[in-house]
Amino acid sequence: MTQRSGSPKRSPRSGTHGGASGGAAPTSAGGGDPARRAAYDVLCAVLRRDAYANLLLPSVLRDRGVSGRDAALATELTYGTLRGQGSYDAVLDVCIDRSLASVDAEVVPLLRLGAHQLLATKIPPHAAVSATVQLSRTVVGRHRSRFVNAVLRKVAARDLEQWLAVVSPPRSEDPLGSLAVRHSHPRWIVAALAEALGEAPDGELRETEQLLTTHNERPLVPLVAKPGRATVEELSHSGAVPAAYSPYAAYLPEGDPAALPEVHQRRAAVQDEASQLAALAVLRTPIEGRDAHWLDACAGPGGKAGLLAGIAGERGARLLAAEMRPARAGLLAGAVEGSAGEAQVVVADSTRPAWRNDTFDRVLVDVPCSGLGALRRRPESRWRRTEATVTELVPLQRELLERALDAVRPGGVVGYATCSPHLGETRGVVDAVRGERDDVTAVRAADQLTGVADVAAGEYAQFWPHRHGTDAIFVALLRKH
Ligand SMILES: C[S@@+](CC[C@H](N)C(=O)[O-])C[C@H]1O[C@@H](n2cnc3c(N)ncnc32)[C@H](O)[C@@H]1O
Repeated sequence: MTQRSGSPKRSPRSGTHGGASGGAAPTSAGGGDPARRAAYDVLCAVLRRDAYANLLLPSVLRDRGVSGRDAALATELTYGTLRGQGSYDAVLDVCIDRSLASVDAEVVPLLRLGAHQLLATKIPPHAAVSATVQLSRTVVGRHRSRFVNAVLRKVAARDLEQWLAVVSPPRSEDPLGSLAVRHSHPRWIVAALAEALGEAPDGELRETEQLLTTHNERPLVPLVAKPGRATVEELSHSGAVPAAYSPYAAYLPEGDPAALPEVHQRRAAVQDEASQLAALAVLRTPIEGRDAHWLDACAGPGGKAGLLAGIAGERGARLLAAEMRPARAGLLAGAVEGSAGEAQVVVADSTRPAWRNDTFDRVLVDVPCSGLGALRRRPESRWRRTEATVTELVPLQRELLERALDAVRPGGVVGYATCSPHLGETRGVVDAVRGERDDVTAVRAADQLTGVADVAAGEYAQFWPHRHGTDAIFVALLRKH
């Protein structure tokens, strides 16, 4: 529903824009400014259709033939605006005479896009305002572009630090609230991350702040060289830098990973290094006796299954990769295709397994989770998740771990993994399941991750972006007896 845009508040005080110095000048109006137009269209789709920026933006750029500097600017504006949204919204709320929530859904992305350029880029303020207003004329009409102009002029009156001093609560009074506004995260996520890091919510929250800062930085692209099909050495000849922890990982400092021949030929893929290590930890855990039947119980879209299937070839094992959603099972089939080992893909519900109990020597159960561990790479996801996202998933996570423990043979190992550090879906799930069974002991996960500093979370392992440069992946290793 379209609503009136409202009018801007009077500027609290005028000042200079400290963040602006040089940088790209805009081209012309919306149609002649492909970078801002692409960013705007993607931001609208994220807001109104729950689109994923990292999937939509590349296709928008490709379809419109946007490349080079324009593509780089569109990417920076899209991701930067989504990452900074919490801080920008707090500023915009002060600059409008009513709440930002009541402003038209077509206009809000323009205000955020303008605020991002003004507060966090080197684009000169006059250029940021005029280019955004020109775009506004094209996409929402002259009348509403005047509103955008007036609000952005208010925003331009201060730089980001000055604004944050106005709109964030004092750190001494409300540490969580202050970090939430300053680092643009929902408060409940800041609280959950602090808890997982073991920091008191009313304390200094130094490490939590480091983590939040990392979430707002552009991550390097992590690659996996699929075992038996590509090597890290090959990837490094293509410009990637070998990773510190996973023998299969390398980081691409810049450029499009799809342009690498190894990725194009599907001998390598984009995969987080800690995701690789979660799968490797399951394979490194010593077991006695047979080591031939492996199960990946939640395998789609196949990142970890691709790695497991490759190593299965080297170790003479067979992988069964199960995924409930047919479309994701299709991606999974593509991920294991051509791997050195024998891998079978099944569309199956792993809470009602089609396999007998006590069957597998190793089981990985990489459960559906809130994804709070991948906030760097999915800039909009922090605004989509709620605390209910976490609590609603817990029964399924417990059920999947229970059935994985049933599926493994006595003496075998189960690896429980999440792409989330939230205690409710990590330690909470594993401890609860262990509390109900007398046939399980934990294997110290950090011992299977030698060389990775500060990864132990008691008997379990927790990777962190600010410590390891990876996603915040959690791993627990459980042996059945
Ligand atoms: C975190 S993702 C797994 C990611 C995957 N291991 C990888 O590395 O690419 C969880 C997957 O579990 C699937 N899933 C959810 N419930 C399931 C169930 N009951 N049985 C099997 N798969 C399920 C989801 O569709 C999703 O693809």
